[in-house]
Amino acid sequence: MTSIIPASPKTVLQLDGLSRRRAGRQAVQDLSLTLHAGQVMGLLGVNGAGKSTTLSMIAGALRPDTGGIRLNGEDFLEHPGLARKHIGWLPERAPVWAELSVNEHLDAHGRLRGLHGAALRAARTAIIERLELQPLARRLAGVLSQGQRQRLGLACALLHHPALLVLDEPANALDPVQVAALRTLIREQSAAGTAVILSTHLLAEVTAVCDRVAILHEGGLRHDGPVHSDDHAALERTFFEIAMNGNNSAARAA
Ligand SMILES: Nc1ncnc2c1ncn2[C@@H]1O[C@H](COP(=O)(O)OP(=O)(O)OP(=O)(O)O)[C@@H](O)[C@H]1O
Repeated sequence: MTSIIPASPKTVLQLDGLSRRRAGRQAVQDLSLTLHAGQVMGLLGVNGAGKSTTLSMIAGALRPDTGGIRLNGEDFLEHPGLARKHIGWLPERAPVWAELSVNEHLDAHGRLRGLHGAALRAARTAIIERLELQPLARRLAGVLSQGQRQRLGLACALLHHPALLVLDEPANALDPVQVAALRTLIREQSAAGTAVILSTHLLAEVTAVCDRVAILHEGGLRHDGPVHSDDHAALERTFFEIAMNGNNSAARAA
């Protein structure tokens, strides 16, 4: 017999009162939110709003001063190894080692995440095909263009099928064809149940692929709501109201 009660969505990420100071300033303040499997959340905010600091804490690269993070229900700060296993992170500037080839990058990332032997080779082949990196597979990262490096960073983030994909300005340096391909990739990840957080300055990216948007201002969460793909103007109004005034009275009035 099938149940008529819909299954409750699986919580992948839970932030509870996250705060972090940087260079004497409050970079992120009392940030709480929950992200479910398959959700794609855009993270917006003006320069210095705290987006990268937030993503670095979620990816385990920066420890919060206070607050908690739970990943798949487990205390992430108590078990930092969870990040490697369950998170794929594309930082704002994807780190590459100039003297390693694309294949060697993927092998190194895979090993760090517990992939070895045939499983590693299969994962590497699949992601190289998916991101159409075959012509670049043997090339050294040092000779890749910025956009090609960005695709390598994406491949490293996706290699181990993470439960949570954290993308910091992933469309940086991508040409329009690659931006369209990135949108398709994000939708695919979401359909497969991966939760995605996407920090960007491009409001159109949020309208195109996100079902939810969070807006930070001076480190605080000022808006968290659904995205309506047919109403880009509503997102623009909310964003600019917060950017100019620090609050979202426009959104409340709508
Ligand atoms: N490496 C760092 N050392 C010291 N302070 C930092 C560092 N990185 C960021 N900050 C500070 O933390 C605050 C938040 O910056 P953050 O990079 O998180 O914002 P952002 O929203 O990602 O900005 P942008 O859109 O410009 O990338 C800012 O006041 C910034 O000056």
